[in-house]
Amino acid sequence: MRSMSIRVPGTRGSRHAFFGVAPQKALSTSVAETVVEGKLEGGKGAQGAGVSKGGVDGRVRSFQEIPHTGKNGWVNLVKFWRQDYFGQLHKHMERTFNTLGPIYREHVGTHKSVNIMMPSDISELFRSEGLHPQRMTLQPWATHRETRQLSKGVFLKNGEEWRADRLLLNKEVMMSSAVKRFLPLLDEVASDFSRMLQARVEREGRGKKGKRSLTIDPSPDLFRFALEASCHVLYGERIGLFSSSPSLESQKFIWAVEQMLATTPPLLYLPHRLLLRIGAPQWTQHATAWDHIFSHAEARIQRVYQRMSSSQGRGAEAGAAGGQYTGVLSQLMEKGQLSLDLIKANITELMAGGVDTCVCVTAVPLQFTLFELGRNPEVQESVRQQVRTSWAEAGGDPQKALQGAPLLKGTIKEILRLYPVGITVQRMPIKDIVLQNYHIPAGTMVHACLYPLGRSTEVFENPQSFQPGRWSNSREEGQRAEGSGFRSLAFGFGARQCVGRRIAENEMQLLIMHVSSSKQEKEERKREEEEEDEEDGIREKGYDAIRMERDGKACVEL
Ligand code: HEM
Repeated sequence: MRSMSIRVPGTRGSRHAFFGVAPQKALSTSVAETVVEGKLEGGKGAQGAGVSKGGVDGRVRSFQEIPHTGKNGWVNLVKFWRQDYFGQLHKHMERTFNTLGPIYREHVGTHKSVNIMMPSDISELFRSEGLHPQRMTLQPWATHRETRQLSKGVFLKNGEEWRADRLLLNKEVMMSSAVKRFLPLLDEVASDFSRMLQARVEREGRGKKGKRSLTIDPSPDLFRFALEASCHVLYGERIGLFSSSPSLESQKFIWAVEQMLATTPPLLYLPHRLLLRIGAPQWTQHATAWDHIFSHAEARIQRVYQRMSSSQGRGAEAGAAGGQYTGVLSQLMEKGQLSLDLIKANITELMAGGVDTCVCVTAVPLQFTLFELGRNPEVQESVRQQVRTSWAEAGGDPQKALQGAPLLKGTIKEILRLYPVGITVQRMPIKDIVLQNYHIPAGTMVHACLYPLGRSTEVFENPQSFQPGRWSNSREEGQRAEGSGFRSLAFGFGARQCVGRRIAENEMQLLIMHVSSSKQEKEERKREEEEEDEEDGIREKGYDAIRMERDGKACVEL
């Protein structure tokens, strides 16, 4: 039996800091100031789960009374850097909640927020988000668009402008009709990836044929998978990242995305407009990376435009040349409801600006999935059994196969509970609300902190354990009925939730499905080949199991 060992990193550096602000170490509790009496509009049910820290005899406490982590934002920022909290933001949030209770205020550099973690508070926050929900703006990105006079996409827009673009994008990437169209493209990439891994073990693995083993760090491969899959759906083109020598253009694009992501966190907390004015290297590197990402999108748009012109010349429909779906970009261009500038802005954001979302966020949860399946062989076996049965019954239809394997969906949900990629989901309520019996004025930036939520014993039974089945059992359903359903928020919520959610979920599920079912696929082939191979004693096998090795590596056996 061959095996491929996969080194899986710890949680450090595995999630991005863009959705959150940093708690800091020197904690202080606030001194009571004004107590706002009486009920506030929208405050119904705000006290929910968790212990109310303030409020006596139904009185609502003032905003100033919310426990906080230090009033001076610049002092906090320095402490933050000194203690290297940027890399462990989720842990610091968890510690701060443990110390200060289920709500606290934070001021770091130029950023102020209120942080919460209980589902009942989160539900109250989302009930007050209004028709045009507003998140924390990633100012360095917005400034890049403004200084280069480029249009913004949905990620950076707000208000009616955001809503108009978003409704059009939903039709192309969120609605089930759209999922049906792009699923075969994702399936093709996932299947190629699985084959590429098998070939690699064959080629580079150690040991006897039929028992090869290979140890690799899967992150670059998973990153390439995520990028290849997203490009295929968005541009309808394969960019060839699985080949042994990816094109220079693709390599430059990957470099630019990495550079843009790496230079974002420091600029978030610093006065980046000042850095821009003085031509500081942090700003120049950030803007240059974005310029490159935009020119990559421009080149793709030109190519799709040429392809469309030539296929229209031949009388074919652009978005579905010869009945075949050719990607989101073609669809948007063909429909012509968005200007070319807006298409470019939105496609660029979907591609790279879907934040460290789009391209690499699916790679990180996939890595953790391999890790958890590796150290939970029983769970792995249940997932595998379900996938195999479903795959066999689906007759090659990937959508049917996914629908028949709810444990696969539960696996991804469970991974994102334990290892959320975005640290927080933020909203600015459009009216005053009451959270944990504190008054929160309209327009306050409130962060729902996903890591402490996912690991809370008040919210999840045995939260440290990996149980994909918890999302389908009746007890969890019962909890939802009681109104505490705001527990799975990795993709955000409501009208402003992640627009790439369907792409990401299906991309991840298909990859795990192909890795798990390749044994079953190959078994069919094996049966045919066995007779021939018997003479040579060669026996082919697919992936057999993902297991943990003694040194903490996840290992895919073939
Ligand atoms: C595991 C994968 C992913 C996770 C966990 C994730 C998470 C998120 C979260 C938490 C938000 C904010 C939602 C809110 O405020 O309610 C978001 C927004 C967004 N994501 Fe994702 N994302 C993922 C994959 C993707 C992919 C693959 C794309 C692009 C194809 C993408 C594009 C975007 C865009 C454009 C927005 C802004 C939407 C808007 O403001 O209307 N994401 N994502």
